[in-house]
Amino acid sequence: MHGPEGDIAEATQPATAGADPAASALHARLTGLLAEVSREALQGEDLEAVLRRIVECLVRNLPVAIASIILLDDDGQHFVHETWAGDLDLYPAELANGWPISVGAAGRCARTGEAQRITDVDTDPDYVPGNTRVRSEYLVPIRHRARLHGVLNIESTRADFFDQAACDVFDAIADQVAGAIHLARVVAELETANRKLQALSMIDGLTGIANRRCFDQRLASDWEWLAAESRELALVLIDADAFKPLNDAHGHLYGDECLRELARLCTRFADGGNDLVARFGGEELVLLLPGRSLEAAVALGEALRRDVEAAGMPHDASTIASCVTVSVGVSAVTPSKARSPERLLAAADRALYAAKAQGRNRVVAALTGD
Ligand SMILES: Nc1nc2c(ncn2[C@@H]2O[C@H](COP(=O)(O)OP(=O)(O)OP(=O)(O)O)[C@@H](O)[C@H]2O)c(=O)[nH]1
Repeated sequence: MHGPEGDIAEATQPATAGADPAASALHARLTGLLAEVSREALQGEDLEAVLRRIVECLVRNLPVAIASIILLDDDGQHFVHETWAGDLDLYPAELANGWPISVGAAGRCARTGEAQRITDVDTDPDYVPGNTRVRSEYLVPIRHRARLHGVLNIESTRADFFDQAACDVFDAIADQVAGAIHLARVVAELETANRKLQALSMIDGLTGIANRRCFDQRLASDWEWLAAESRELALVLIDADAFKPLNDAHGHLYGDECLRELARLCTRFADGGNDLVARFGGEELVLLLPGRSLEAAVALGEALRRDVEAAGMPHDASTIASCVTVSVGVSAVTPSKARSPERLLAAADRALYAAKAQGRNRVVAALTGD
């Protein structure tokens, strides 16, 4: 069944007079194995793949019928994951979905936090058979600092396999596995934190919509995408009217509240996964509308302008209306690699300037060819 059991004597040459050659060969093999496991543990790649290679390595190189690494949940009360190699011909069904540490010799190892050397599995009250030929078992806690990650389980067909030297090596292997698990968890936590930071770095703190950095990135990527497909990209620039007088008359906090409401109203016009609403800066918001024509974007801008007026946010200091209003500049272009997206922005900005100049609370489209 396990080649190495037969190989050991064969691979052995009497190294030193008086030494047991089989034992020397086995210990040399254990030392080599530890080096191999250490290398694996430092890979820092996919944890499951690393654990699998470690247990396979144990079964391949030693008189071991079953080797497994059993991981605990965060509370340390249930085994929730097992990576194993070898001949498991009596796989107990109830172990398939995890089991509590009150069960089995592995559970005893986790409960006590102590290594368990079982020299005769037939007499151990907690042993759960996985292979009828197994005679002895060694279980080691996998611990990194104070945290118990799980148990390293090794089952041998030889009753005398787990001598002190072998156990010392398995203890060291469990330490390596603990390091590998810790490394993988730190990497996973860092990746999650990075993803969160990345998402946060794209959001405007006041309004909760995308910020300017996010808008700039999307404008560049949408530009490339639509240039390749020869489709239009429209941009709607929205600027609150008389916002300085609003702040002066009602206070900055009220101004903030109005900006949040404006952002919420704009968000209702962003359709599907491709449109983007962003805070362009100060009291200016922007809608980026891939695939939309100038006419469609102007209609959207007009509907938005009306909605802002209908929201009736009081503005006592406005000369335009008794409520908050917006001026809107709209542009659209079919991107090309030869042109820069700045052109689209500049056109919308000029249109917005015209809307302000014409009396505010209105939508102006950029001139064709602008
Ligand atoms: N409350 C608040 N005000 C802001 C924020 N960002 C920019 N502002 C204010 O928005 C005002 C913009 O003023 P201006 O650029 O003079 O424009 P305006 O008064 O809106 O006049 P027009 O745009 O010409 O109609 C400034 O007073 C800024 O302080 C913000 O996050 N919160």
